Amino acid sequence: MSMIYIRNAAQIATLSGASTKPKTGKEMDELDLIEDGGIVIEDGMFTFVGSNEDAFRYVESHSMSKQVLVLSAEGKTVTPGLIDPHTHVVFAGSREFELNLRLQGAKYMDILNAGGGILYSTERTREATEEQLIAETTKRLDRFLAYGVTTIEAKSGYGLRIEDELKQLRVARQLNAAHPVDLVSTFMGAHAVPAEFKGNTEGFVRTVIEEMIPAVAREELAEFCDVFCEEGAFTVEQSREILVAGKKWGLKPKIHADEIVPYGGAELAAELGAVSADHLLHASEEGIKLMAENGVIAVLLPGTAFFLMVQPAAARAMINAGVPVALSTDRNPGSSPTESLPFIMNLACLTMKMTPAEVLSACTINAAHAINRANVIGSIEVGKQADLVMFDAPNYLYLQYHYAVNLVDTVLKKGEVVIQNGKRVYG
Ligand SMILES: N=CN[C@@H](CCC(=O)O)C(=O)O
Ligand SMILES: [Zn+2]
Repeated sequence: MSMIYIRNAAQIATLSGASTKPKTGKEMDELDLIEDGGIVIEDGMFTFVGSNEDAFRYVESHSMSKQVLVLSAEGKTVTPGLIDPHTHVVFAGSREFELNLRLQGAKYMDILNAGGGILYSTERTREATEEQLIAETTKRLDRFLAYGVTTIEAKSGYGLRIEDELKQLRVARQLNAAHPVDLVSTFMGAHAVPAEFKGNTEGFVRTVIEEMIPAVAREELAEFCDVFCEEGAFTVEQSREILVAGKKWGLKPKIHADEIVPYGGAELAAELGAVSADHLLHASEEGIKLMAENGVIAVLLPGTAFFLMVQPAAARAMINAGVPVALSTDRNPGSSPTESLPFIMNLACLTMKMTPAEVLSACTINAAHAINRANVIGSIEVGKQADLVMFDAPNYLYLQYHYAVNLVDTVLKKGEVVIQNGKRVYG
């Protein structure tokens, strides 16, 4: 039985008090800060969080015969482990050549409709073995962890036929067991219409509903079901049918909504009581209002807008309307090839005018809600799993000020030190 005592943190952003409901409106600006703080961890859980003085006393009276590992957080800011609630991290290959096409004016959907984009990544992923996918994805998870990200959601959607969708999800499950980063899986068979169903989207929708969803659910390979509800991908009606079928099999709905054109995705998310609607660059005012009324979390992806060179989502309007906002990298091979959630946080602040406090709420407790894990992670509170990041920063504001550099000093996952002095110390 060991104990970890984190002493003299310049600032701890605990994000406490929002484990039952995501933060909305002004709550997103409140971090529950502790100056000169101390944290105690026992058996992988937080057992004391407060002033350093009180933490020291707790250690003195509770350590008994336990070994105590003391970590100095002097001059550092401590936050919950960062959470990324929207990734397509399991895939093979890369698409750097698309950048030149896009710089010459090609649009994201034109590349897809010409058989590239998601369909190019599908070919590479179908060709790859589970071992190859594990090797490629492990590198991405290592980078996530180096940036302070301790939990991610991971979607399928580059298989687009049953055996390869299952392959992607099995890889995510294996990595969840093997890597310090936790993965929460989402089935996204309706990511694009594969070449063999070209001109027969309806036929593909039937395959997703009648074959893929039951197979995924029977093997308990996913918790969520997602659909690319977009002009040129799946209509609102098709998306509804798929998500309702997913619900029947116990998969909670998520939606890629209103990314390229206004399409009614936000409204559909509200109608179905989706856990989240993601992207939302072109969400209607009515859609935003309905999301707020139905408690649908907006997962915003400013890195995708940045990389596709378009205007980001209206985060301020959503927060003002009472929609809980979370942020994500959208890690994928085409529209957002980055694992740097801290840089996405910088973009959220600088391009969507979210405050540094709102940004931190969006990448911790609200992100935890977006993957149904807020009872376990997302804040530094007694009884929660000890996932945390120590940043080389005197306060949380500094994270959005010293931008585009990696300020991560130390990362703890389930009470284990996995990054120390910015270097990996696991496996
Ligand atoms: N928009 C749809 N899906 C992904 C991109 C996937 C890809 O381009 O490979 C997204 O969320 O941005
Ligand atoms: Zn996505």
